Amino acid sequence: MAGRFITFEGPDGAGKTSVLNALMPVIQAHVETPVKLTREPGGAEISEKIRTLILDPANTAMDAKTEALLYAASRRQHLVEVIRPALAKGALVICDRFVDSSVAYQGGGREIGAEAVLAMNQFATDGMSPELTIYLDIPSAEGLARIKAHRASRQYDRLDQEQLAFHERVRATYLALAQAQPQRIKTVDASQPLEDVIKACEAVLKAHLGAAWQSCKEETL
Ligand SMILES: Nc1ncnc2c1ncn2[C@@H]1O[C@H](COP(=O)(O)OP(=O)(O)OP(=O)(O)O)[C@@H](O)[C@H]1O
Ligand SMILES: Cc1cn([C@H]2C[C@H](O)[C@@H](COP(=O)(O)O)O2)c(=O)[nH]c1=O
Repeated sequence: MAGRFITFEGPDGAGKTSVLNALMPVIQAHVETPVKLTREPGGAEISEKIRTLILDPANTAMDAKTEALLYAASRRQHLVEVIRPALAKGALVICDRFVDSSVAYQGGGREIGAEAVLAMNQFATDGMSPELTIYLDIPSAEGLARIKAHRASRQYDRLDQEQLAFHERVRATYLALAQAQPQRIKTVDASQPLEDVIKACEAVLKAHLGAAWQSCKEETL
């Protein structure tokens, strides 16, 4: 039985983690199949080790292409160890970031170029692409301000610490991707209050999953 693969994307501080934490029980209540929530970089033991290496603020000497290759390597291991086996069992796999992040951050932010980053990731993923991507859009300065406001309770990593111009290139690349692939990438305004962002994401999921999004038991009573 083939599973389904959906990703969430967005600039730093857009609220992906908050939205996914709130949405998971809702999704689980509406779909019959198992739901696997995972993330990138990370999601598997080796991939999490690569994550630590990439995001370590001490690694200021890391070359842009080295960084892109490490994200792709982390992704490959995650795909083979976690995503594909879950899909083979028929699960709905929801991943916090995937190839679009590399295109936006390394292709756009680091200015390596979308094509080169895509080619590298075609190799890493055997061309795998999500059927739906929910892109949480937020102006870069707003996302960064959220992160800075909660700096004490979360890791302020090497990518977070990049200049505003870097984050603006990341957002511009995301917006270009969303414009180029409107069938796959659905944009949600993430500068709204969190409850509204959660509701908007739920509506996108419901519309996309169609018959696979069933009424909750309570609603059918
Ligand atoms: N809609 C919102 N309005 C106000 N604050 C929010 C909203 N969504 C999230 N936040 C806050 O912004 C901060 C970043 O949110 P969160 O960690 O969920 O974002 P993220 O997209 O996962 O970020 P990153 O990708 O950088 O890890 C958190 O402190 C969270 O409480
Ligand atoms: C997958 C991926 C991620 N990044 C960046 C985006 C964030 O700044 C960090 C960590 O992600 P988190 O969601 O904040 O935990 O890594 C990237 O540059 N390229 C990628 O492929």
